Amino acid sequence: MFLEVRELSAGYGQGRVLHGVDLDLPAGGALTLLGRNGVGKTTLVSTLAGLLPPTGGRVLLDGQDVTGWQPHRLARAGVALVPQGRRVWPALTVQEHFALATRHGGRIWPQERVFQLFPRLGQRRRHFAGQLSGGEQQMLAIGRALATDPQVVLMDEPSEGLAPVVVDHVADALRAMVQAGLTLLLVEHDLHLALDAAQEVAVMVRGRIAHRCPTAEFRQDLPTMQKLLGVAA
Ligand SMILES: Nc1ncnc2c1ncn2[C@@H]1O[C@H](COP(=O)(O)OP(=O)(O)OP(=O)(O)O)[C@@H](O)[C@H]1O
Repeated sequence: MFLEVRELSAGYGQGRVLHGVDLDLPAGGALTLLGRNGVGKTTLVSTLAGLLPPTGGRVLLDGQDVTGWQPHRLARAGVALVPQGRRVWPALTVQEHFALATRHGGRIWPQERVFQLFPRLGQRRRHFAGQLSGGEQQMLAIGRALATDPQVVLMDEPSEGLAPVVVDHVADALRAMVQAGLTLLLVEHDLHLALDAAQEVAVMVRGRIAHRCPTAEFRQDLPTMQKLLGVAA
């Protein structure tokens, strides 16, 4: 599914955060969105998931104008969000998360296919989400998104707070998702995961896309990386 974002603006109350974002994501493409804290990455992902109404611009999915659609309608159109902080339901079991998510899905990604991707989740299918480790909760958040049979997956900081070995599991899952043909927009601070998972990198500066290039090129271009991200590469 081809995602086109045109001159998108959004914010909170009077405060504008997105100042005309232009972004194309081809069907089956995987792009990582980088940027310093507070530039608007989560705001963009939230707006694309329908959680925040845009104040201007347009969003198109396979050419269809979906600007301002509510989250459930976007979900049915094939857009899934793996939110920052996972946001699983502590009092529901792993299986109950899937039961809810598969009400309108579960054909392409039935529960057992997700458990093949995350065997640990299968072993813990009867556990409450609140009993799971951070890594297991992240797997659940990804699995819950997949269970809706999405075509576009928006992921916000999936490695946040996870041990390196768990981040490796997340990286495996992202590769499997890309191989399965999903269109992926990833917000990620962990540069290793960010550059491993995606073919392309976009850098956001003050609510706009300031730079975009293939991942391999970005790896070679340390001065640009340092300048845009303010990191020691
Ligand atoms: N719910 C909110 N209400 C008001 N302002 C907010 C809200 N969420 C974020 N902001 C502000 O919007 C701006 C962009 O925040 P956003 O979370 O989109 O940035 P980010 O690039 O994702 O940052 P980070 O990398 O720290 O997650 C920041 O100035 C932030 O303080």
